[in-house]
Amino acid sequence: MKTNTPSRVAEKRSDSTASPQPLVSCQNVTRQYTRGKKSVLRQRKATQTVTALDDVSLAIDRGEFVGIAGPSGSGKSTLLHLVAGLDTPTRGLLSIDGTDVTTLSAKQRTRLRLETIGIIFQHFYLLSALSARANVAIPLVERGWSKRKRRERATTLLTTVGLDDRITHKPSELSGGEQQRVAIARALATEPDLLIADEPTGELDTATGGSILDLFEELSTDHAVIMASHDERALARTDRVIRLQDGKLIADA
Ligand SMILES: Nc1ncnc2c1ncn2[C@@H]1O[C@H](COP(=O)(O)OP(=O)(O)OP(=O)(O)O)[C@@H](O)[C@H]1O
Repeated sequence: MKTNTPSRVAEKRSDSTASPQPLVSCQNVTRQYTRGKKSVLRQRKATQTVTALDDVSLAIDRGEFVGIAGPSGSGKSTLLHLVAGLDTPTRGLLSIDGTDVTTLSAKQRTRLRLETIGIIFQHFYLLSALSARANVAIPLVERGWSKRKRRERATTLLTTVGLDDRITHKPSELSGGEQQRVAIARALATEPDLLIADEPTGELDTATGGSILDLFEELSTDHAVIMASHDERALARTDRVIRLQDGKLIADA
């Protein structure tokens, strides 16, 4: 288990680019979903409200590696979607990098994501027809980078994640751990401050998952890394674990 004394976290925080406000701030955030259900008896639509997140407050700084834990249905993915700017709260305040996300249009949130956030999904979502390098370069197309610059940056990132000898391989020619590394390199392409990972080691064997966690630990020196996981061994590698139950934050330590 990684021993993260408060001083280690403080040391990491002071190493990173100091910011007057936390990178992510949730204040009394609630997210409710409304499900429609046709009532046969009343011949009209009944609705059911699910409170997926209930009055959650937290702050995350650059230089932190934060775990999100909780049983299935406790609200982990809902929280990740909110801090990724993919969704907005029903109530409460949510700011990312000092920007109040609740006031942004969908287009403005997309821009914020492109500039600030890298997302790593459990199932990688790599394009099978493209090489590792071309997959990593995709976010840079949106940025309008030239092909030559995109290739250079993608090559550098693949080298950073230890895949310099797999640059022209297609996803089908890579192991699960290597594909996850390509997904991480792609998430880093736009130099985001915040990396968000949903069950990143769920499908990997212990050794490969461990090397992905090593990489996250290294990246958390100058990024904030938020990782949802069911795996207590993976959570033990983080600086702090936020635990959810029935949408409520029950521990943050
Ligand atoms: N789009 C949606 N519409 C309606 N209800 C939803 C929606 N998304 C999530 N929920 C509900 O909100 C609650 C929290 O779901 P969430 O996916 O955030 O949990 P989770 O902790 O990520 O679960 P898991 O570990 O199984 O992925 C659940 O009761 C779920 O059924």
